[in-house]
Amino acid sequence: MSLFVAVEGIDHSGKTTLVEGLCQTLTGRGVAVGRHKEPTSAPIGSLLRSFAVEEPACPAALALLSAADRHHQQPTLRALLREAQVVISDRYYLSGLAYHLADGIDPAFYASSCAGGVRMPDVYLYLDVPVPVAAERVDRPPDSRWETREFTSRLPGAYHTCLALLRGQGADVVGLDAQQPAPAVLASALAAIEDRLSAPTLRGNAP
Ligand SMILES: Nc1ncnc2c1ncn2[C@@H]1O[C@H](COP(=O)(O)OP(=O)(O)O)[C@@H](O)[C@H]1O
Ligand SMILES: Cc1cn([C@H]2C[C@H](O)[C@@H](COP(=O)(O)OP(=O)(O)O)O2)c(=O)[nH]c1=O
Repeated sequence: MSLFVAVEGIDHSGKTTLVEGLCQTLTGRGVAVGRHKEPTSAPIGSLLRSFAVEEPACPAALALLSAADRHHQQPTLRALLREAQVVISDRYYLSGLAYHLADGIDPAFYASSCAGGVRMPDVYLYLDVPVPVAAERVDRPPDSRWETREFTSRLPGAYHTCLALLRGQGADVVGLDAQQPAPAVLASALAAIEDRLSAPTLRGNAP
């Protein structure tokens, strides 16, 4: 069975940089790696992105689009999981829970919209970085409702709540200090993955 890893965190926390580094390093070590990303570039993910730049937005519709994007991609994801030893997703269920909670959506509503067939990660790698530090990493104006100052100020609390929720449900969540230089973040993430790859069993579908 392959290991399904979700890389999660606020915008500009370093997810894409980490996923790239993990894919390159693991591939270089002879591990077959599959890569996934949410929101996807498929039609439902694209609709979600476009709705997020429209005003006024409808939070419930955005949450349901996010869940629908994930449901719709399950066959693709499962094929990746059959082919690869490690599948790494740039954002997944935790980002969905947290972003939509920050948008006023109850996590129980979001969780129920993802119930029934959504493959949950074996491990979440959460990139922990303060909003102002992440914001300083890019030099461009917000390009969606999710990047506005008002919205991002709600994200740390939302992630905190959702991390506690997932941990309470027995999910394997690793917090990484994403204020460290990128190579140090990569080394910590690799160590967490290597640990799980050498563990005797993978859990398959915990939250
Ligand atoms: N650990 C790090 N420390 C400082 N800058 C970083 C770090 N990781 C990534 N960056 C830089 O921050 C910016 C956002 O990184 P990115 O990986 O695109 O974040 P995300 O995918 O979470 O939005 C990029 O310019 C990237 O080079
Ligand atoms: C996974 C997920 C992401 N999002 C949001 C968070 C991000 O601000 C936004 C775009 O994701 P992002 O990872 O920033 O993609 P890109 O770098 O290609 O723009 O999608 C949701 O609203 N719901 C979800 O379920």
